[in-house]
Amino acid sequence: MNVSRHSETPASDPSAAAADADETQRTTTAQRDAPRAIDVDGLELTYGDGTEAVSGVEMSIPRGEFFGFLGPNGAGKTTTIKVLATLLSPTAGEVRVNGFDARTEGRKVRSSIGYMPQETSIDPELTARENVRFACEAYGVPRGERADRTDELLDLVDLVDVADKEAEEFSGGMKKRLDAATALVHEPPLVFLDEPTTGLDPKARNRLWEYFRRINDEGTTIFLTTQYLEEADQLCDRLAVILDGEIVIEGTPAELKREVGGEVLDIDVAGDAHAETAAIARDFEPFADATVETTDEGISVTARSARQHGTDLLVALRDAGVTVTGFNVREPTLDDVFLAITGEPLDEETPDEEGGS
Ligand SMILES: Nc1ncnc2c1ncn2[C@@H]1O[C@H](COP(=O)(O)OP(=O)(O)OP(=O)(O)O)[C@@H](O)[C@H]1O
Repeated sequence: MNVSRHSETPASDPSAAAADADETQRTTTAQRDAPRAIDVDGLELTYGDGTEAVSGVEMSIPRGEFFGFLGPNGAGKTTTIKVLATLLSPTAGEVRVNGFDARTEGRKVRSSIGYMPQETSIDPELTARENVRFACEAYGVPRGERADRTDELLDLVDLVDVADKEAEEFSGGMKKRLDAATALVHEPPLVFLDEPTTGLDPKARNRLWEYFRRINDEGTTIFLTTQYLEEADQLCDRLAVILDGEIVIEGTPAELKREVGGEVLDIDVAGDAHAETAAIARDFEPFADATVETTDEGISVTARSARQHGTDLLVALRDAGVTVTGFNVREPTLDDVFLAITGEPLDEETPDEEGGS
């Protein structure tokens, strides 16, 4: 999230305008001189067994941004996060986090970040309150501030009512919220969230979204990995997609969708005519530049002229004896972007937990 100042100075007041220009100049200089939240140059990480998990990642993330890091399983997301959080040492490359060198200033990096790992790090035998208190101690929150900070965080993640229950009784959603609270006890300016909502039901996911949005609005930089493209679309200012250890595309969600080129025509067909329908669409002259995929319901055609020639294709399908049960022309989603880049949809796990408290 980049905050820009908007002047309301009337154009007829030259001294105020000059002062404002000065102010703008100062802001720009300050922004330029302030270290970025994350600066990565040529990052490589090869594991001991020879697996090249990350090979040549470049990244520059300004303070206050809500950044999404996407990619299929095994692409290198967690490895990259672990390097940024100084849990792994890079094989090659420069990594600066909040202005500190991840190789030589690991302690400073760690005290300036929060890290919510994929697997829960809470102690199930402790209560929610004890878990947060323990995190306060671990992160060096001054003793006199711990009680207030714990109450504030439990309130923020909506666990006040169960604060004195042992965490092992919690649902998946409650555990994730407790994890989020423990990662934030020291009010870090930068937070890494590694698939924070995987397996949660939509209600629990929404609660965490609200929370992440709130801390981002208050200035916290967020580095998020997620399997849920809708989540990335809803929350992130900018996204990067990593594939086989390399970033293949980055931009705002809108920029990535524009990269797909055109609109998407979804056609639902009766019976098992999916492959036949796809073949007809591929041979359909106006869609010579189109991408045609089969879907659970029928086919999906991405083309610049999807809207203009969609009905002509429906006529051609009817003439070929295909029964069309539904159709829709829409803007591309991030799922379409993913499909276009990787050739396959991003696997999403089905939510399997009741997450509410
Ligand atoms: N400790 C390890 N030793 C050897 N190889 C590893 C290790 N951890 C991960 N890898 C491998 O490194 C590659 C990148 O893994 P990583 O966990 O970073 O991917 P990811 O994008 O986070 O995937 P996921 O979404 O499944 O967590 C994969 O091929 C993985 O099998």
